[in-house]
Amino acid sequence: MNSSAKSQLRLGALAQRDGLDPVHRVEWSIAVAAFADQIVFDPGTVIAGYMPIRSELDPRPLMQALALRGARLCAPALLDRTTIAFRELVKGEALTNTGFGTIGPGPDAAELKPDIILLPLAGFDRMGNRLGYGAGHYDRAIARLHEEGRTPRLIGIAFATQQLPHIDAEPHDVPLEAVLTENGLRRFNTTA
Ligand SMILES: Nc1nc2c(c(=O)[nH]1)N(C=O)[C@@H](CNc1ccc(C(=O)N[C@@H](CCC(=O)O)C(=O)O)cc1)CN2
Ligand SMILES: Nc1ncnc2c1ncn2[C@@H]1O[C@H](COP(=O)(O)OP(=O)(O)OP(=O)(O)O)[C@@H](O)[C@H]1O
Repeated sequence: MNSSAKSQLRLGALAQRDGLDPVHRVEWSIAVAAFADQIVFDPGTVIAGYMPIRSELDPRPLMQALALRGARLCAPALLDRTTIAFRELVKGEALTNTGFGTIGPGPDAAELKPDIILLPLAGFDRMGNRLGYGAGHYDRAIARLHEEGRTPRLIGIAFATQQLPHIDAEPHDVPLEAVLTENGLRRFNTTA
């Protein structure tokens, strides 16, 4: 799969997402929160969510459910064109522009190293391969955590319609542990 084939695949998946009825988008974002209990973690676990942009599934109801179970939440912020860091999300604290059209905690927020990352997806396949916007921001952040000896659990967040028949994994791609859609949490076989 060359990079132009990958871009085509990404555009197709994003077009599916953009085409969803806005009412379904809200309902399914709320439906996802009902599956929060299927993500097993200890209180104090650092979980990276995100503030939605474009037609992404809104993970905030899910994040609220995880926070009620003791998760410490953070969200990504662009430090430069290629680097994201995760900043603590504290209820009531102001959000600021965090780059590429995103909002999130400002530079005064604590930088956290997530134990679990909820990744906004453009597309995913049945093997747990994923597509983002193609900037490699999450790929690089995950690679950096690995260099620091951390192996964050990766859980993709998407609408079911964003599933694709096949995505070629590249050497830098780390497969997802699971994907969470409005139909529930689907785990992938990570031992294969
Ligand atoms: N909600 C959310 N936050 C996120 C991400 C994300 O995918 N979703 N990111 C995930 O990495 C990082 C930000 N990276 C991003 C990379 C590309 C685009 C984007 O919309 N790209 C447009 C072109 C933008 C432009 O250059 O004008 C595109 O792909 O069409 C957005 C965010 C961190 N925060
Ligand atoms: N660990 C890394 N270090 C440097 N560059 C990387 C790394 N991982 C990915 N990249 C680069 O990032 C670009 C985008 O990769 P890819 O097509 O896999 O995007 P994506 O998975 O959709 O993006 P994202 O990780 O932002 O969701 C590629 O050019 C790739 O070479």
